[in-house]
Amino acid sequence: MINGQVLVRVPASTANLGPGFDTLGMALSLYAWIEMEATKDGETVIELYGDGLNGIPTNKTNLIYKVAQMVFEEAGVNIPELRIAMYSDIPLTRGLGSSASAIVGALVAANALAGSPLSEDKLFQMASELEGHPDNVGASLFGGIVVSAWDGTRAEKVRIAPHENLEVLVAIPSFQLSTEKARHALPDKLDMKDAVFNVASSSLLVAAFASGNLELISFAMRDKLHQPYRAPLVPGMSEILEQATSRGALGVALSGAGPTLLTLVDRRSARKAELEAFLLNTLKQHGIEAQTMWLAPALDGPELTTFEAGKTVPFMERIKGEVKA
Ligand SMILES: Nc1ncnc2c1ncn2[C@@H]1O[C@H](COP(=O)(O)OP(=O)(O)OP(=O)(O)O)[C@@H](O)[C@H]1O
Ligand SMILES: N[C@@H](CCO)C(=O)O
Repeated sequence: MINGQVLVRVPASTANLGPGFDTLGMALSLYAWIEMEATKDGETVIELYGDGLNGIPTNKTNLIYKVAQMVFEEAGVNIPELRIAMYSDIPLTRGLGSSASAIVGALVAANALAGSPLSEDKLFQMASELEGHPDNVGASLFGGIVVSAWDGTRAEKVRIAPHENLEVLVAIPSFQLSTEKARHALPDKLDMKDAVFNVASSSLLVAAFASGNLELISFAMRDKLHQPYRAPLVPGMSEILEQATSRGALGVALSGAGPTLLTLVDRRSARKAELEAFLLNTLKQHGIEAQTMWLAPALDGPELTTFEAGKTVPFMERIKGEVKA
């Protein structure tokens, strides 16, 4: 174990990007910070900062604590008690990968604390298994656009560098929608035509991202596999999916399991204000309060800093100036 503190900044992520259900992910310029150190008095302390983590447990049932213990066990190191501090700008349970950011942050911090015995690939395998699908965790771990496949045993991925003019506008409803609930809305069986539609769309979308062909995004970013079934859970979503590209978006999708709606935008577009107003007004007409955020694809995964033991700068001082809120 290293004798000091580690601080990890992890990006949020959007999953699916429309047709790439459980497969496509993109890291976003919205972050969570986790600080970790082994305690000497055998006590575990979990400190949560800001209002964004309300309701998250501060005992040993905390996801970050549990994931860290898994790393120590996997690495075969003595399992220490921990001081964990966390602050997050990523809203919980809104489809922006909060659980994936917590899992990835805990894996990277605990691995660093143990002297980095586990490879990045091993962390990706553990993260995919913990989250149940690799799209959010892949994006948070590798940054950029990540195309991933998981067969239940092994996850593989290819990272694509996002086009420099790609910008992201999200509309985040004020209500929460858990991934579990949004997955329960999905059917057990699909029509062959819909499956073919999604294979075509997702393949074309990946090719469009890889070749930097922004014009193809609106055609390719369409889905018949999960969004139609999830639309009743997000009032206004169908209208936004149908109309956002005629209001200035390059493409539009439900972000992850929702309820956030995500649009891709050419950063040179003159129609940004029109698009933002359209998203907010449409949700409002359906009785949904929402907040918009202009984001960029995050190019990098976790950013790790280590501090020597004994230098006790307060956690919020360390990350001050970086937080969005
Ligand atoms: N920092 C954290 N510490 C502990 N638990 C967390 C943390 N962040 C998220 N979680 C857990 O993850 C849950 C949210 O996960 P969920 O998969 O439903 O949504 P999401 O990850 O925000 O969105 P999506 O997966 O659709 O992108 C929270 O309700 C909480 O239980
Ligand atoms: N691919 C996942 C992302 C949410 O965790 C889903 O849509 O259910």
